[in-house]
Amino acid sequence: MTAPILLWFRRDLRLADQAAVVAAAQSGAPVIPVYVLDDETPKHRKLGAASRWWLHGSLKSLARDLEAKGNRLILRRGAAAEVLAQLAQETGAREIHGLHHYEPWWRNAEKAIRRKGLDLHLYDGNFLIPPGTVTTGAGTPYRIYTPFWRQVQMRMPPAEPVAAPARIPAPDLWPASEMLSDWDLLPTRPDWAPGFRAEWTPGEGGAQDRLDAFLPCSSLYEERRNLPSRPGTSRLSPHLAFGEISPATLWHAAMYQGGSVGVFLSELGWRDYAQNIIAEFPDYGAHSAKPDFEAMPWRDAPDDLKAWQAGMTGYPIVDAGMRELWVSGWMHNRVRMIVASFLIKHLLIDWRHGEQWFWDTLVDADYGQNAVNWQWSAGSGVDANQFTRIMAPLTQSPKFEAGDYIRRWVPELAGLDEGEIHDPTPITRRRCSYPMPIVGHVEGRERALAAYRAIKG
Ligand SMILES: Cc1cc2nc3c(=O)[nH]c(=O)nc-3n(C[C@H](O)[C@H](O)[C@H](O)COP(=O)(O)OP(=O)(O)OC[C@H]3O[C@@H](n4cnc5c(N)ncnc54)[C@H](O)[C@@H]3O)c2cc1C
Repeated sequence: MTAPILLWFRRDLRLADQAAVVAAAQSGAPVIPVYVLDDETPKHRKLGAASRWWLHGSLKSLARDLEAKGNRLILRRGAAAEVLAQLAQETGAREIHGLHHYEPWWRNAEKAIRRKGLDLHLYDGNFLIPPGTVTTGAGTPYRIYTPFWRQVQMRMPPAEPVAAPARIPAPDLWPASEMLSDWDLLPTRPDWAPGFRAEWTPGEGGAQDRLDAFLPCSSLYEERRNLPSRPGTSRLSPHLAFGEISPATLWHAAMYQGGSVGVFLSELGWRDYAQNIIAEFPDYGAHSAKPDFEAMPWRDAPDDLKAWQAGMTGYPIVDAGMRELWVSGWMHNRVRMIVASFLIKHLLIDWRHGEQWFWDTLVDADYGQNAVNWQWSAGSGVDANQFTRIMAPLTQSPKFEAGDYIRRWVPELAGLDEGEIHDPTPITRRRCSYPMPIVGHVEGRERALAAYRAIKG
């Protein structure tokens, strides 16, 4: 009897253009697909609450799709290396197939699996190009996005996406599986997810629908992507974060659609860039890359942090973004940049507090993208961005036509006209029960610049 193969799913929850699925299906051996809910190996980086909500839907969808291929999904909990070794022993499997992932805890898990004598086969496909492939003339990884992207483009297009196999051979005997409903991934008391359900359909089918809806408008992307009041971006980020669609699929679909899709593709490039950074600096989510920043006199200001988290800072654009995040698990990119700058600079609160809040509340929370963008916002990263670049929320808000966005997410201000919506008068604030700014723009800016001067000596 041929020994079965374990097909290990992580954040690559799809059957199409998934090289490990293809390799396992073509091997001629029976395939046992498995997802391990591993809250041990990542330590304090276990999935946040919003990601857990997403994972539930994504696993349900994957299990359905596998059944349609004559197979099923086995669910287990525990440290991935232990669980997979145990499963291999139960089933007689010696090989494990999966996709490459670059978060430091997954690399540790992979080492531990190999140490147990299991034959782990890893394939590319969750990124346009495997991290570490393009390097500077000196052979070191790129730290600046623009030259990185120039080099990546020279190696594009990625290979054509491969369709899901028609059938995935199943074993005669199945190992036991846990029940998804026993994992308590969905919130119950209270159920804070109605806004999530209204906005998202996790799973490979949901990803394809989202792509189909975006493609006809993709040529407007460049013009609209910075306007939070307009539907201008793809909203594919959680699907990409959970690997429900491959970046190569997006690349080819956008190119086939035609029009000016270059800026959209370059945003996908930022995703690859972030993976390159965490592959080189595994601690990027925990430590500022510029060592000076470890001496930054961050404020310990729990009330200000709470006001920021709750969308009660008195800056309508900041509050709209933070409430959009809380209700829907997502926030527009331009607004992410504004709220991050506000936390770090106007409130002088350590960027790691913001990074952790996003980790818990974003449905697209991704270690690399989150850490790289927070360090970019702080000016503490390996890239060229500077701390002294301080975004003025009251200027950004009208500049990017955020009026309707604020009306939607800060309903107490919904009746205000363009003249007031971005910065209501004290009388209007009182009338609308909307708070006064927790810090003045000039005061916050000056305090931030003084702190920066202090670490620069
Ligand atoms: C402080 C901060 C934290 C962030 N944290 C995350 C995170 O945890 N997970 C995450 O997926 N994105 C993160 N981003 C990047 C970006 O905001 C989101 O990827 C984007 O808003 C997703 O919306 P979209 O799918 O409509 O993007 P589109 O504009 O349609 O772009 C297509 C895809 O490109 C990628 N992309 C776009 N912008 C960026 C970027 N700046 N950096 C890296 N990849 C990008 C995403 O995968 C996105 O889905 C963060 C940005 C900031 C400023």
